[in-house]
Amino acid sequence: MKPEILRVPRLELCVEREGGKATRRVMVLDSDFVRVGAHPSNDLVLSDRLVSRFHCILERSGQGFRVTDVGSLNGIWIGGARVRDADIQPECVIELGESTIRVRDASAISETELPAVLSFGSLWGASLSMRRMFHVLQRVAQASSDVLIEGENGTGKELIATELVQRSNRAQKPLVIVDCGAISPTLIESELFGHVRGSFTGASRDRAGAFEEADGGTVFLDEIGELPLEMQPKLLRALASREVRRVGESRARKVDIRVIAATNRRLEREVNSGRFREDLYYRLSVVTVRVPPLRERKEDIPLLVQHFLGALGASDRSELFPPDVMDKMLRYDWPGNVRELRNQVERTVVLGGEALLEGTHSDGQSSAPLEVGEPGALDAMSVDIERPFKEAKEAVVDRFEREYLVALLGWASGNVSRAARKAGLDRMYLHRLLQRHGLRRGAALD
Ligand SMILES: Nc1ncnc2c1ncn2[C@@H]1O[C@H](COP(=O)(O)OP(=O)(O)OP(=O)(O)O)[C@@H](O)[C@H]1O
Repeated sequence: MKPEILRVPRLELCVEREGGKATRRVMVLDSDFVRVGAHPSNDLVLSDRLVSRFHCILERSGQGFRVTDVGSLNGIWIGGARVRDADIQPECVIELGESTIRVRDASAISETELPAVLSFGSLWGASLSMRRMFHVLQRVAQASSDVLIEGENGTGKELIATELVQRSNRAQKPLVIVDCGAISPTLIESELFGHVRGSFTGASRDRAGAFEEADGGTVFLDEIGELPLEMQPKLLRALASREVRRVGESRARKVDIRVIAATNRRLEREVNSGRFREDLYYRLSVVTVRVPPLRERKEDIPLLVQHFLGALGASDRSELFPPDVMDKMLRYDWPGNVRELRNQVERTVVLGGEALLEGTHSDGQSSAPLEVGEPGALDAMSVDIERPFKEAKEAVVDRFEREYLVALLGWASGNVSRAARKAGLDRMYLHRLLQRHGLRRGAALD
């Protein structure tokens, strides 16, 4: 297919003062993303004792640009006010530590050649940011390097990992998924590296971990930002040496694996706050793919709706999304991202027009999607005294749990972390409950 020439706005970053001294260094913001800080691994390195290792990020956002503080000690300042994140315009002056960056229009526009495609396997997107990402993914897929995927929940990180694997020379080999956020800290080492019999209570037999099971293939470490701090050096060692040691065993075993990690956190922020090791972050972030949230690429919504209708065998039902409904959807912020949109399309196909964004206000600004589950179903609870008290109580609790979980998951658009926060439950416990009720498959729990 013939590539298409796209016009992309560019910014020029001019460092006018660095560590208190006047200077003039110019950098053009041509990529989607520039990391600024004192550490040499940043794209723009500032030699300033008041600038944090990872201080802020400048990124393309929609048609403009945004600056975001990633937990720096001394903050970023624009026009005398401290800002956490701000949309920026040419001639804006950003102060950090004893340094000043002036943002200029780099004769505005550059031309970029992008393949004229709206998908990468089962990932769809028409926005400039997604098409640029597809372009990056093409190249990443061919490489054998480890990859870090960053993006909010529901933006498609797992889908990206799967697509990368399918295009790699490891496609026919195992893909083992580990959800680092769903495994208790005491079990994570054994989950990743395996254990030998008797190495801890409950270890009744030798067991290979994810790295050994994936030998020759790929390990997908989901929610890597949740990995306990004490486990991080062990993972770093395994990544560097491509060797693992089962818990309770001193022998090292060679493994041939590619690691794809994903996180919904800004890992720079986690490093600044001491929750994530700097050395592991460098090791993982050599190749980083960032997936923008849906609210920053709303032009993808009509295409995604069409795609999900097609996937549901309802391509001819686009009348369910007339212009006024689509307009509402374009104004809504989609906190659950593409997953929430897919669920919304599914509900609409099943329930018809009345399912549409009932949770949104007329201005479309809401994060409360449609309630799921029949309200009041438990109100009509009948007491069966023919059954022993214990058994009858268990039956009621069981029914209550199931209805609660279905409604909760619906509210959170299937996002377990969000659901756990809402319900005030431990995420691991929620995973177990969901498994018990058959509401979630395959969580990596021991
Ligand atoms: N660009 C896209 N095109 C088509 N479907 C998508 C896209 N992005 C996400 N989806 C769909 O949205 C759902 C959520 O995607 P996925 O599980 O990959 O997200 P995630 O970022 O890994 O979420 P989490 O962080 O909560 O695990 C999936 O059903 C996936 O198919």
